[in-house]
Amino acid sequence: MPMCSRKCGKNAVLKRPKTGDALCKECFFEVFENEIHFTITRANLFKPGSTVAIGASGGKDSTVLAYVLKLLNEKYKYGLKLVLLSIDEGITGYRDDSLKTVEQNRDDYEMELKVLSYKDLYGWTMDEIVKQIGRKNNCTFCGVFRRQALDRGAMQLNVDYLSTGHNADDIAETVLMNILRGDLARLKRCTSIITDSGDGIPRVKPLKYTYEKEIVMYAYFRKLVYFSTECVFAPNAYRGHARILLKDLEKIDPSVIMNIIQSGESLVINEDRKLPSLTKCQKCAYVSSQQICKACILLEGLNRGLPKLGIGKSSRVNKLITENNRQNNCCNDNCNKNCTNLVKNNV
Ligand SMILES: Nc1ncnc2c1ncn2[C@@H]1O[C@H](COP(=O)(O)OP(=O)(O)OP(=O)(O)O)[C@@H](O)[C@H]1O
Repeated sequence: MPMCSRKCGKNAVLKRPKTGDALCKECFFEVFENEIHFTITRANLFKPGSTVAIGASGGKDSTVLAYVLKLLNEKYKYGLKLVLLSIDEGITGYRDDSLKTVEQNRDDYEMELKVLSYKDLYGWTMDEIVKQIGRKNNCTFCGVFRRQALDRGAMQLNVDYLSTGHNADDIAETVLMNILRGDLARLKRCTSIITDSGDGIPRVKPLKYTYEKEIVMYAYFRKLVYFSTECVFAPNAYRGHARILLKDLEKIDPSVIMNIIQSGESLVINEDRKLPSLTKCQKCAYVSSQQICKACILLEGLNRGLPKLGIGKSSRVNKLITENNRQNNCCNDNCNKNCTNLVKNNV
């Protein structure tokens, strides 16, 4: 390895994936942390005196996020109270182990930890859901439930912000996915560093411009404890394709990640296209872009033995409900069984 390119006189120990610079360990720590500080201050991410919940999965991103936020909070006196929020999806051999890592983070970083489980919130663990629906669409359930569970946890903790460890690779992947799917609503908001979750608690992504490879290097050189096993259930296939494409492109030119994010940020969505607005779910009162939120539809499907309810388009959902009601000799508007709930609400 050559000398550190910042001319500090030390030998370089790594080549920065983002810029190609050869750096020593200390200079790498400094540029890595400074870039996140710059991201936070340039976007005015946190108001002094606020409480921030860090979505903590025990993985590398959220572990590095917790470590760096604590460090920057002390170094630059952000005046934040940091707490950890973990969602236990109920995945044996995965989340039970990663939660032990989060507990270790809680002790190491001296932060309060709140854990909410799918079982308590929805009555189902992911293990039970997968038994019911198989491995094909389980990521849909997990993603929808986790999103709402994090919002509910943030509300219970009465925090001002919910901060997640989404990194630059995650965001670039999401931009690609939304383009490929033609999902303009998500494309419009997926590059935002702050998103309104509709309940008044903004979600923030301080690692938005931080490359995944650098997060791994940082955790390695800082000797941070994190959980690195993949989820035991099938990975999200569609995201997987976007991820492979991005990794292939990154090999040719690492700046593609930043280029995709910047392209996403600069897109202007045609105002003529009607985009869904956020409202409150009529069933659970949590935020939704429909009258009934996706979590309630999926849950209703599970509870009624119709696990495919809510997977795919809403026209399919209507068809499934109607078919099921017919099979059960259900009337429609005057039905006294709970099966008309969704039909009445035009889901
Ligand atoms: N079970 C969970 N509990 C709390 N927060 C979570 C959980 N799963 C994901 N998150 C939050 O969402 C972010 C992105 O989720 P993703 O699925 O990429 O995480 P991961 O790969 O499990 O772990 P990490 O991103 O921490 O390495 C995480 O960094 C974390 O902030």
